Amino acid sequence: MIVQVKPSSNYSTKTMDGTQQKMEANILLLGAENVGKSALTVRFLTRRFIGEYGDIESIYNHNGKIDGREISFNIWDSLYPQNCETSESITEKQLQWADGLILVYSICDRSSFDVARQQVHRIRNAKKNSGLSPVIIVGNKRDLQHRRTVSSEEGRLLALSADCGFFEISAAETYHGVLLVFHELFDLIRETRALKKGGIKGIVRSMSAVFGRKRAD
Ligand SMILES: Nc1nc2c(ncn2[C@@H]2O[C@H](COP(=O)(O)OP(=O)(O)OP(=O)(O)O)[C@@H](O)[C@H]2O)c(=O)[nH]1
Repeated sequence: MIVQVKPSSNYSTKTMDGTQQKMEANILLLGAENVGKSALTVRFLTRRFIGEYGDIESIYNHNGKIDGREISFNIWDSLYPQNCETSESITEKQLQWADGLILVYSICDRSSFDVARQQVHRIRNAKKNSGLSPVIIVGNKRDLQHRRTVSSEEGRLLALSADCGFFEISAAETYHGVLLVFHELFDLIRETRALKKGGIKGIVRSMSAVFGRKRAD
C-alpha cells in the first residue's frame, strides 16, 4: 500500500527576478527485503534509528537545505514485491517518477547483493531517459562486520561497472553516512539536470566556440 503519492519534479530553479526557487527531487529507494530501506529513510528524515519499521510502502515529503539551497525531497520507500522475478521488481512508473535512485543491499546478506546487481541492470536497460538517472548503491549494516558476506570491493566494482555512486554505511550506527548518501545523490541529480538542460545545443555551442576560435587564429 502506498501511503502518499506526490507529483513529479519541478525543474525550474530560478524565478524571473533571479531569486532561487525551491528545488524538488524525487528519490526512489530500492533493494531486497530487510536490507534497511526504511531504516535509511527514517534516519534521513528524523536522524533517528528506531529498530522496527513494519511492512508499509510510503512516499514522504521532506524539506531541507543543501549548500544553502532550499530542497524539497519526495522519498519513495518501496517494498520488494513477493513472488516475482527480480527483473519485474521495478516498474516503469517508478523509474519515470524517480530523479535519482538509492539501491540498498545488506553487507551480510549475499542474496540481497544479487538482487541489487539484477536491479541495477534493470535500471540501466530501462526505456528512454529513465535508464540514465543517477543511482547510488549502498551496502548497509556495516556495523555487522563479523557477519559480512559481501566485500567492499565487490560493491565498489558493481557500482563502477554500472556508473553508480557507492557507499557502505550503517543506518543503525550513524546519521552522517546516510546524510552523505542523500547529498551525493542530490549533487548528481543537479548535474544530470544541467546536462539535460544544455542538451545538444550546449554541445554544439561549445564546439563552435572551439572551432570558431581556431579559424580566427
Ligand atoms: N545491525 C543493523 N540492523 C539494521 C540496519 N539497518 C536496518 N537494520 C535492521 O534490519 C531490519 C530491516 O530493516 P528495514 O528498514 O525494515 O528494511 P527494509 O529494507 O525496509 O525491509 P522491507 O520493509 O521488508 O522491504 C530491521 O530489524 C532493522 O532494525 C543497520 O545498519 N544495522
